[in-house]
This record gives sequence, structure tokens and C-alpha cells, in this order.
Amino acid sequence: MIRDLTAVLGSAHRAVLFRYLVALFAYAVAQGLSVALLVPVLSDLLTGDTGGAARWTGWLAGAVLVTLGLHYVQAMLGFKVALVILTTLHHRLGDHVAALPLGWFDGTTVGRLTRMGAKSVLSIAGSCAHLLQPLVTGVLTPATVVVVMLFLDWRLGLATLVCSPLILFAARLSVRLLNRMDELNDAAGVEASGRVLEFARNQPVLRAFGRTTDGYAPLEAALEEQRAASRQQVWMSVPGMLLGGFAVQVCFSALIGVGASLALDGAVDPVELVALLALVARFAGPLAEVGDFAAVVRAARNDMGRVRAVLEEPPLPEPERSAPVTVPGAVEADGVRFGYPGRGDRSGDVVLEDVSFTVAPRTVTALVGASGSGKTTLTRLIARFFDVDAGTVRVGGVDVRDQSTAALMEQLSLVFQDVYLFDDTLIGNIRVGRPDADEEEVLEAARLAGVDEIVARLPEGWETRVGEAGTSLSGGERQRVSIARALLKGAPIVLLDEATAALDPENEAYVQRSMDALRATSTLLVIAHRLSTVTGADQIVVLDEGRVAERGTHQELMALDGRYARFWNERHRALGWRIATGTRSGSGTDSGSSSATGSGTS
Ligand SMILES: Nc1ncnc2c1ncn2[C@@H]1O[C@H](COP(=O)(O)OP(=O)(O)OP(=O)(O)O)[C@@H](O)[C@H]1O
Repeated sequence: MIRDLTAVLGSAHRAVLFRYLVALFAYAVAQGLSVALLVPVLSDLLTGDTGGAARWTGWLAGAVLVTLGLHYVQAMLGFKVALVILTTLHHRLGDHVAALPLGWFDGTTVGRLTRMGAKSVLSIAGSCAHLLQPLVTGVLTPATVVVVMLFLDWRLGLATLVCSPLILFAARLSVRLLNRMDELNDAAGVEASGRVLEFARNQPVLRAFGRTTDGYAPLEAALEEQRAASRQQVWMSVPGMLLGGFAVQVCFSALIGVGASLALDGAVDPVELVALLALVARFAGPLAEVGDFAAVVRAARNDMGRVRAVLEEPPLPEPERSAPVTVPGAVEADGVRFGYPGRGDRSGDVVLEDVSFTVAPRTVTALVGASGSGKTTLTRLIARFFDVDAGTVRVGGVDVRDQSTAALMEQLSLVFQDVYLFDDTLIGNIRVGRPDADEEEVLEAARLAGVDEIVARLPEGWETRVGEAGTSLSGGERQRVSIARALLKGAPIVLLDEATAALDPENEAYVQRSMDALRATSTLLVIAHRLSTVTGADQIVVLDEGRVAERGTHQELMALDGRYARFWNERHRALGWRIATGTRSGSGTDSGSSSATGSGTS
């Protein structure tokens, strides 16, 4: 645990942890010595040597004072370490996470991070303030008592020494048994509450399919399992609870037996024996308590393990000096191969293979392909969420690995489908695109993207907060805010994943207007779902199972009569590219008012 603490704290704060440990060890030993001083005090009292008893009481009082002082010092240092942990860990985690590749942030890692910031860091700090002290004193104080007993009477000392691991072992076994039962019960509880949640969330589906009357089997099974686990917990907890106390009683009785036989043989003075047994009584308690902390120690170690795992996550390698952009607005993939890192190793299945294409500045490229063909992955590689396994991705004419994250992000705007909004006003959310933009620029971007139209419907207009993650806005509205951010940022390259859902004519018109505005200033690489985007693109890149199958304009690819033409005709005929009756706004596309949708294929 101390090794874990040193690792998570980092080298800068080891000194304060070291000081705390020294004070804590000194306190534990002083406490043991104070207890041991009871032996001469009691011996002298029982033999009627009041002078000797008074002298030893003086020493005892001194030792108690020193112990109290050390107690205070170690407690203060413990709190200091806890505070250092709180601030240091939050900073270390924050700095480290900011340097991690964007691809690291998926649903599970974000959940882990939230839990870590809210719970694990507090638990680690708390364990330093409250857990280390009983653990160290629980072991060191009895150890000191044993050493003193070895000096006073080596036979009784030896017998006590033999008893120590037995008490410790029984206490740990008892706690392990109780924890095992708790874990089983917890797991059953988690499963049951998950099923309850699932049952509640899936009510529309269950009702739609008439599954409300005959119950929901997974939920019933989970509740039954929970009942069984609770019953088992009750039965198995009883021996667990008795075991620790039983071991203390057995050892104590054995020590009394050893002492009594020594006294009968005249090897130990009976008076001294009474005093020594008083010492033994003080020795067993803290030792047995150490076992009680096993579960808390394990939880704290797990928390430290989680924090360590994040801190040991390799950050994105960055060049010392960012290479200057040579072709502003250009994007190039050159022989790119990539597979998502598998669990624990980097040899995931290959998702992109030998992907090469060039996007000239201020042009529009539409990425199309079946679901799972690698379109999103490609845009992630351009924004360097991950590093490629082979080949090169160039942005602005330069390998993304030769650019700092800041330099790369300066060139890019990302408009993805899963737009996350801050719980702020719409203005605040758009301003994220360029924090130093003035009010007029923000409002102009909002107008172009049609955000002003959303505002007109909100109760407090521009001052309305959009709720955590933008939950009070629809998906299409959230994407409009994201487009407004991109417009405001004015980055040379925009990576845009069009909404897959069919847009209503109003949304369609706003998206079209924004795209026209964006293409006037930036290079656009679009995961295209709308007919107008595909047909109006300067270049269409057709991905098929992670490879570039075809490349060219709509006319060229149709004339080629290959995969794209087939895909186009199939979609057009079977599922139908839906021709929406939207307003045609701006220019630049040959069918600005159309929207294309097709299930499973873009
Ligand atoms: N974070 C991830 N970890 C592991 N595999 C992933 C991850 N994201 C995507 N994949 C896999 O990579 C492949 C390509 O996915 P990608 O999302 O790039 O395809 P896509 O063409 O954008 O699909 P869609 O049109 O459905 O969004 C798929 O097989 C997918 O399961």
C-alpha cells in the first residue's frame, strides 16, 4: 500500500509521506513501550514496593506524554498527506488525461474517470488520514510488546510471538469470509438493480411487444439470485464473525496456561506473571483489529490501482517542436493501416488497410461506404485520436505525429454526430469554438447555422442554459450548435459527420446553408449522408471494408459503373434516397434541397 501511495503521489511529494511514516512508526513503538511500562508498575504495586511503583509511574507518565505528542504529530501529518494527495492527484490526473490520445475517451474510460475524480481520489486521501494509522499501530504496537516480553521473560515472549500470526491469520480469514459473502451479495444486488433499470428503460419495447403480463424473466432470475445470496450470507457470516474472537480466546488461554505452568515450576514470579498477562491482554486486541481493515485496505488498493492504471496510460507522443504547416487546408492519407488497440495489446483487427487519398485545400470530399467500412475511424485518425499502425496521415502537408496537439487542433474543426454541449447558454457553447470572438461574430455564426431560430423558441432566449450534455435540445439542434462552433472557429479544415437521421426540411436548409458557408473558407471532409453532399462533392472516396474501393466525382464514379454506381442504384431503387422538399439555399451543390438516407449505408 505504501508502495502504491508513493507511486500515485509522484517523486515531488515523497518527503511528506516519508515524514508521516516516520512519525507514525515512532508513535506505534512509543505506544507499545507505554503499554510495556505497565509491567514494572504493576509488579512493584503487587509486591508493595510503592517507591518503585511511583518511579515507574513517572516513567510511564513521560512515555504517555511522548506518545500523545507523537499521536498529534502523526495525525497532523496524516491529514497533510491526505490534502497533498487530493490536490496532487487531481492535478496529476488532469495533466495526464489532457495528454492522452482523444481515442482513449470512450464510454467506459469516461465513466472510470468520473468515478476516479469523485470517489477514488477521496478514498485514497481518506485511507492515508484514517487507515494507515490503525494498520501500522495494529502491527507495530503488539510487535513492540512482544520484543519487551522477550526481554522480561523469553519463554512467555516466545509463546506470544507464536500466537501473533495465529491471531492475525484467524482475523484475516474471518474478514475474508465475511467479505466473500458481501461480494456475492453485492454482485447479486448490482445484477438485480441493473435488471430493474433495464426493465424500466425498456418499458416502451416490452409494452410494444406485449411483454408486460408474463413478467420479465431476466429480472425475476436476478431477484431470485439476490434472495439466495442473502440467505447464504446470513448462514456463512456467523462462523466468520466468531472466528476472530475465538482465536484470541484460544491464544490468551494458551498463554495463561504457559504462564501458569512456568509459575508452578517457579520459573516465573506469580506477581510478575499477573503483570505480564495484563500486557498480553493489551497485545491481542489491536492485532485482531488489523484483520478488520483488510476489506478497506483492499478497496483502497483497488482505488490506487485504478489511478495508477490511468497515470501509466501512455500519453500521445508529441514532437519537441511542432513542424510548420506547408499546405494549409490539405489532408492526405498515405498507405494508412490501422486497427483499434485490443485489450492490453495493440494488435486489434485491422479496420483500415492501405488507405490513400488526397484532399486539396478548399475542396469538399465525401466519404461514403457501408456501415462499419471505417469512415469514422478515418476521420479520427486525421484528428489523431489514435496513431496509425502503418502509413502516414498528413494535415496541412505535415505528418500529424510531427505536430503538437495544439497545432493540429488549430487546423481542425470537428463536427461529429455525438455532439456534447456544456451546461451553459447557447452563446457560451458556441463561443467554445473561439473564446476571444466578439458578440457579433458569435451571433453571425449562430445565424448561419440556424441556432438563432432555436433561441427564439427557448424560454429565456440566449440566456437559456441547455442542460447537461445539451439534453434539452434535439440531436439535429445540437449538431447545429456544433456547426456554429466550427463556423466561428474558422479552421482551415472541417471534419463533419452528417446526421444519419433524415433531416426535416428546416434543419436541412440550415445544414446546407452552413455547409455552403464552411466550404467558402475551409476544406470539408464529410461522412456524407445527404444526396446533395455526395453529388456536390469535388471528390467522393468510397470505402469498402477498410479499403478505398473507388475515388472520383459523382459523374466519374457513375460512369465507372462499379461499386459506387451499384450502391447508388440499389439505394436509390430499393431504399430510396429520400428527396426532401427543403428550401434550396446558397449554391455550390447540384441538388441542395435533397436529402439522402439509406439504412445501414451512407
Ligand atoms: N472504439 C472502437 N474500438 C474498437 N473497434 C471499433 C471502435 N470504433 C469502431 N470500431 C470498429 O471499427 C470498424 C469501423 O468502424 P467505423 O465506425 O469507422 O465505421 P463507419 O464506416 O463509420 O460506420 P457507420 O457508418 O456505421 O458509423 C467497425 O468494425 C467497428 O466495429
